[in-house]
Amino acid sequence: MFPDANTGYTYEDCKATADWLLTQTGLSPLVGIVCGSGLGGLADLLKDQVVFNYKDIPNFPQSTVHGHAGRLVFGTLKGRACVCMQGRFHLYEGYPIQKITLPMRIFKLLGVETVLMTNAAGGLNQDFKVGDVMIIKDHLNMPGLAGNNPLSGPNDERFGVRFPCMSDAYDRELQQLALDVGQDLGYGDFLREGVYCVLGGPSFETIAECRMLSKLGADAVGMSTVHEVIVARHCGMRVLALSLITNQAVMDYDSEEKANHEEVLETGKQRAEQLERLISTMVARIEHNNNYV
Ligand SMILES: O=P(O)(O)O[C@@H]1C[C@H](O)[C@@H](CO)O1
Ligand SMILES: Nc1nc2[nH]cnc2c(=O)[nH]1
Repeated sequence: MFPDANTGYTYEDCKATADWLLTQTGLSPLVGIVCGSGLGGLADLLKDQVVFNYKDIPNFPQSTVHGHAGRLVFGTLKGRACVCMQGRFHLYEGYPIQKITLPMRIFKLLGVETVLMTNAAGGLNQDFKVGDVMIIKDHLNMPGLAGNNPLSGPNDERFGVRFPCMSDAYDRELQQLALDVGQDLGYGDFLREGVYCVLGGPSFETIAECRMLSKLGADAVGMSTVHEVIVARHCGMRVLALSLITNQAVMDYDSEEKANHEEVLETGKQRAEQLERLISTMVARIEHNNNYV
């Protein structure tokens, strides 16, 4: 089934996919995880796994990017039922924006209440270093400002309201939990907070674009996450998103640096274990009556 360009997937399409998954797993996860480029190792930590290749899931797109395995993994992490996307979808892969974000509605219909996302991003903030982990506190949605929003088209109230608020997109308690867990694990010296800016990609930014984004208030730039956040918030799930700063955005015409995907994946490898520990410790401390332990 392919969504109508103007309407996206219907509620019934999403329900059919969620029910298909629930029938096969018998597991109703409360936590959903989306892994960024080169950060899919987190899914391997899940116990009692039930794994689906994206190509076998009705309505699901395929992963086409190196570093995104294309598997949906169900299981338990620290005893909590989770579902983990080992690979996400991006606008530059050529999918309609409703298809990129379809998994968020499936998460919701599976019973997910909290979504934890990671991404790889270029650092615009001059105080950031490669390997820093930025807790996203807000975003700049460049495709959205230009009219490409995943909620465009008819609104189905069973998912959410026509005009959802985004000033509380990133859950403040989850941000505090990430800071607390990071401190407890001794990660304070590489944990940051900031604003993530999404662009369409796949080309990396010019120097002039990086300078502009920095002046506009962005601390990191990437090609994902924000579309998923909008759809997740629309249907009432709480969101935490983390950017791994995999490269410094080039801001200077004298610089010899050139952004490239290999560096992104390499930085991911170096920081993966700590990021996995941060997220799994958070999962253990998330309570689903809106409290954290
Ligand atoms: O899925 P994420 O946002 O982690 O992937 C980033 C953006 C591009 O897909 C890729 C560039 O290296 O990494
Ligand atoms: N747009 C963008 N995405 C990234 N993903 C990882 N690094 C970068 C970057 O420098 N720019």
